[in-house]
Amino acid sequence: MLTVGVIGTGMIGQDHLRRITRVLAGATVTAVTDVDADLAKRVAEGLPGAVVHQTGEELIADPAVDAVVVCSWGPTHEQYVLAAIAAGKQVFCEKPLATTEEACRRIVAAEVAAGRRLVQVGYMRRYDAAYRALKAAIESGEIGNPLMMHCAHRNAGVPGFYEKESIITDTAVHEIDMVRWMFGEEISSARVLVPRKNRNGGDLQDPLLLILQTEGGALIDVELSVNIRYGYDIRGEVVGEDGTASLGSQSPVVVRGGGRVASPVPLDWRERFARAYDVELQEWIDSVASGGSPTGPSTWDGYAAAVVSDAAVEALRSGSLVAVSLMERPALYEVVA
Ligand SMILES: NC(=O)C1=CN([C@@H]2O[C@H](COP(=O)(O)OP(=O)(O)OC[C@H]3O[C@@H](n4cnc5c(N)ncnc54)[C@H](O)[C@@H]3O)[C@@H](O)[C@H]2O)C=CC1
Ligand SMILES: O=C1[C@@H](O)[C@H](O)[C@@H](O)[C@H](O)[C@H]1O
Repeated sequence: MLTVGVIGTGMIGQDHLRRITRVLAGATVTAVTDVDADLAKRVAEGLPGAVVHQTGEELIADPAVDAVVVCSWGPTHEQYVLAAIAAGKQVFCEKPLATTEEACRRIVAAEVAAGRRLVQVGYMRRYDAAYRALKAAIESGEIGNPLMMHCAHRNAGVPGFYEKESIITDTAVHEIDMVRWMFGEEISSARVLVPRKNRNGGDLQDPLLLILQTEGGALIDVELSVNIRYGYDIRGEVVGEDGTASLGSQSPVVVRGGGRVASPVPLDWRERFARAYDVELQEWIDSVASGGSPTGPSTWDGYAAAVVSDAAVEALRSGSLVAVSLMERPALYEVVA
């Protein structure tokens, strides 16, 4: 049984604790921590046998913790991932790996020096049945060479820690990672177009239209609307030379009545990607429990997403196209996706 310590017991921390303890097999939670100590204590009450640590570093050093799950805010990820690598412990880090390119480079350097993969990043769309089917449809060759992709990433609202640039660094990073994986190519440039503002968004520039180009010339547009109230709606359509392929409808039911056709919309990511998170964490547990390396999104993927995310933030500020330049990929990360 893999013993796991969870840092950050907020929304996704609690959701992952629920799945590790009630849904998945092969792992048990032995420790939790949060800067909000009262919250950590309340959460631990539902976890028999789990201790509450004062700090993330203390949790990582705990001999009763084999592996670490980081679910704190993005800017705090680097310190915990580096501490886990230094302790030689496997770490599953929620996205983003870190919020800047420099921080991700430090994690790359530490993991390369350790000489083995110790980090997996929580880009769960790679485990979603609909995204996997879309990738399989492209790879079957039926629509010909993929040329473009239209995406929409819509949230009903955003969390309290959300800042002006979070629409890129916290939300669009999912499409940035997904596009690299879907097309099997790195992203070479980013630009951002700014429409008029949504009145629900306060000071945020919401929505945005992010345009990415891959090294092979494919163009991807991403509508980012993070205060659209009606629900959580994730869309994607790939346009190929001979046809198109789209994410299918996610709704379990369609009701026809009263002169309307209606189907429910998920409230947030917990509902839409519930099964993807289950598969993602189960595969991570299975791969690291026996002393192996994780097979999911790597430190390199987290780094590449951060570089594109930095470029998109710069594109938002400047209004110009910003080129993406990645460092040479270390041999530890031989396969892109
Ligand atoms: N893969 C996905 O779809 C999702 C990923 N996330 C990611 O998970 C992370 C957390 O997001 P949420 O749970 O929505 O936020 P949240 O605000 O609900 O929870 C974060 C928790 O981390 C704690 N925290 C902050 N700094 C800390 C530190 N230095 N040490 C220990 N605890 C600390 C906070 O007190 C809070 O309880 C973010 O990086 C976010 O991007 C969040 C939602 C979905
Ligand atoms: O990762 C997530 C959140 O942190 C982020 O704030 C949302 O915009 C995303 O849809 C969700 O998947």
